[in-house]
Amino acid sequence: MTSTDIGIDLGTASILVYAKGKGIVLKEPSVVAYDKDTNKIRAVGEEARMMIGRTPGNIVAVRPLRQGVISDFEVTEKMLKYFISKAMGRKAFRKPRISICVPSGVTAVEKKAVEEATYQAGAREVAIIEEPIAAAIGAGIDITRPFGNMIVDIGGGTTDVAVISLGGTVVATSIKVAGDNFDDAIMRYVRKKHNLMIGEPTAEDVKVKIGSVYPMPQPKVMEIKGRNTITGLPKTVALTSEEIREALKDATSQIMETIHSVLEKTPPELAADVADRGIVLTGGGALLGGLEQLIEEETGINTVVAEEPTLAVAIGTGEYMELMSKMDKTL
Ligand SMILES: Nc1ncnc2c1ncn2[C@@H]1O[C@H](COP(=O)(O)OP(=O)(O)OP(=O)(O)O)[C@@H](O)[C@H]1O
Repeated sequence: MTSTDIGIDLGTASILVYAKGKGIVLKEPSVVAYDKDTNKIRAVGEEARMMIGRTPGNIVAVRPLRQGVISDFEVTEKMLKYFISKAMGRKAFRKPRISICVPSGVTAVEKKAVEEATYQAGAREVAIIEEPIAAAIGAGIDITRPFGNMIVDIGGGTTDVAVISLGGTVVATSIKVAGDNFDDAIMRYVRKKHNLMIGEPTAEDVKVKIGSVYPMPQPKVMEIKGRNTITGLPKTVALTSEEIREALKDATSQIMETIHSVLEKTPPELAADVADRGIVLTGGGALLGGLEQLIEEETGINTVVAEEPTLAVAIGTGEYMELMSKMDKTL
């Protein structure tokens, strides 16, 4: 593997690029701002994110991969090309081999299109990788051995639950309940309970700062500002982590049901391995307060959050090609 090989985590919330020997070289939100009239891209990544909700009529800022499905392919392609050339810089003498992880749930046609866009962006070889496999490698699990490992990757748009052995997924399910739904659920709860309208960034902030899905000995409190839905005037409300637990109940129980159903479908030998080796959580959603404890309590299986949950997919994608060529040699 040469130093020009890179791995890309094409996530619904953020894009990360990992270069062998350098680590994460780029991390930006998967947002594109473009001019509706001319179809020209005005900004990509962080710069475009700042424009969400603040653009004049003709400029739209979109998250083209929202909900784990490539909703706007043309924009995705442009965004991908922009990030690849930004990550490679001017010093790219040799075309890189690129491994790319797409959100699970994308169709075969969309995968093909991502592959094509990556070639067009200058790759000499492209490998499309399944998200749970990349997450497991990035979490430091040796997936090349014949042991069952369970990985729960909670991103922005999707939660992937998979049991992996010998470099492949044995049982896997993906649901469209993840970080974005947590934010939506908080917005709905606050509107219903407090007659307060808040935006997505505020809901995300609440989730990150005081969000918890497991009872806390000392619940946290946070003041939030929004618009009173009755008077239309600005209003401030103090929210507690207990209220957030209530707001996220439905979403977390859907994740729990998915974990249970994957465990039920797992062959007994591998299920026994999972019980011994534990469940590993990756993705930004894994950082939600108390999730680890909740999963551990409801499954009776030791659960840990990977060391760098938000980077795991990108790191695993970058290391995938080398790992697979080693595995081919030993088989
Ligand atoms: N400390 C935290 N607590 C709770 N949620 C968090 C925290 N940090 C990040 N998140 C959430 O993690 C989500 C993003 O995770 P991640 O970057 O893994 O997604 P992604 O890989 O882009 O998405 P996907 O895997 O669905 O394509 C967002 O919803 C974000 O709000």
